[in-house]
Amino acid sequence: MGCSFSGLNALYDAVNGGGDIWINENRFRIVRQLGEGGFAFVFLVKEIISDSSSASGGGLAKKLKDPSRLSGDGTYALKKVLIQSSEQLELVREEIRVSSRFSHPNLLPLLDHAIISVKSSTEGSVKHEAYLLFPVHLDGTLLDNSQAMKAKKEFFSTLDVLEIFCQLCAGLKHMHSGESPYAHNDVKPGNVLVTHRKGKSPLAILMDFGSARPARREIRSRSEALQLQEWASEHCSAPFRAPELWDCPSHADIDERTDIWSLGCTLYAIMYGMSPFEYALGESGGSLQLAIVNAQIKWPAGPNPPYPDALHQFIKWMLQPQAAVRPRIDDIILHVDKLIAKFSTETNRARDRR
Ligand SMILES: Nc1ncnc2c1ncn2[C@@H]1O[C@H](COP(=O)(O)OP(=O)(O)OP(=O)(O)O)[C@@H](O)[C@H]1O
Repeated sequence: MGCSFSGLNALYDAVNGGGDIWINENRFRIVRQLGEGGFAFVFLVKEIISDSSSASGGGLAKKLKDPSRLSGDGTYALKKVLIQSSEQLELVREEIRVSSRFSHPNLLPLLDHAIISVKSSTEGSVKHEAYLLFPVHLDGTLLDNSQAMKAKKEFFSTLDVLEIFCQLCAGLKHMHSGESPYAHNDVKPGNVLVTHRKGKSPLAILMDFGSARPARREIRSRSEALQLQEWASEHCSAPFRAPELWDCPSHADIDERTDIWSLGCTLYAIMYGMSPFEYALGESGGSLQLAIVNAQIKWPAGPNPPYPDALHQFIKWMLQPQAAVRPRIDDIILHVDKLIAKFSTETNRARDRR
């Protein structure tokens, strides 16, 4: 959809009073809040289609290339970002640019957006607000789901773990491929939307491209290394952050394998509900950074029967502190496909025996 930054593109419908929001030529009404981020609120909204625009074929769904990803009832997720500075404005513009680069069933698409100027009545200064429109997934994130399951002492089956993980890999492969690979930089359960499906493993969709950047960076001095560490401390969630982003050498070739580290932590979190290094935060004198740079994983008592050792070995393979020997996304996909084949055969055999 269009990319325009004029104040006319998204504005509260003051005349109709209902707090409706226009994004370009489409009008939305807030139903309820879905979530909250650092400087953002995410709302469930419903498109309001007037009789006249309906008669002329109106409605956002009709204008989209792939309406199959929508909820079908005119509802969407609307992210409102409060912008306090020119740096934040640039970050949102970057998020919009990056989100528009990708089109994949396991990556959340940006359907439309607008940035408006808002004049502060008290200070007289001009601030900005950004509105980003996405398909809505009401079953929450992997983090919400695994926390709810943990509370009930429930676990995903081995096959569901692998199927969810496999979909994340497919989305990431799309980002890591091509002439200029992108790293997501914030792969974690809180950035994966899941949708439960009858008789099938949950659908998993990676979102939040606010930290995604070209993956390859040549670090050639101490100051470049420190700059990268500082950038990572703001953009990459600590429990899922790769060792080279905590303690970057003055001469290093950083690449998309930072995401593979986060992917390994995410696989562990799908199984056990937290990052493999989060335990360090609860230990007196424990250091998350030390646990990560030394790859000190702790395996909790899992479900009964526990997850197969092959999954633990798979995680260890991804969590290699030396990025140069860490596998790439294609290696990971080959391996997860093999594991899915092995465990679905075993599941089928067990079913046949019953
Ligand atoms: N498309 C969606 N459908 C349903 N819920 C959503 C959707 N997008 C976001 N949410 C909800 O809103 C929350 C915040 O969204 P998001 O992670 O995009 O915000 P953020 O400001 O980038 O967050 P953070 O500061 O954690 O990076 C999510 O955790 C999720 O609960």
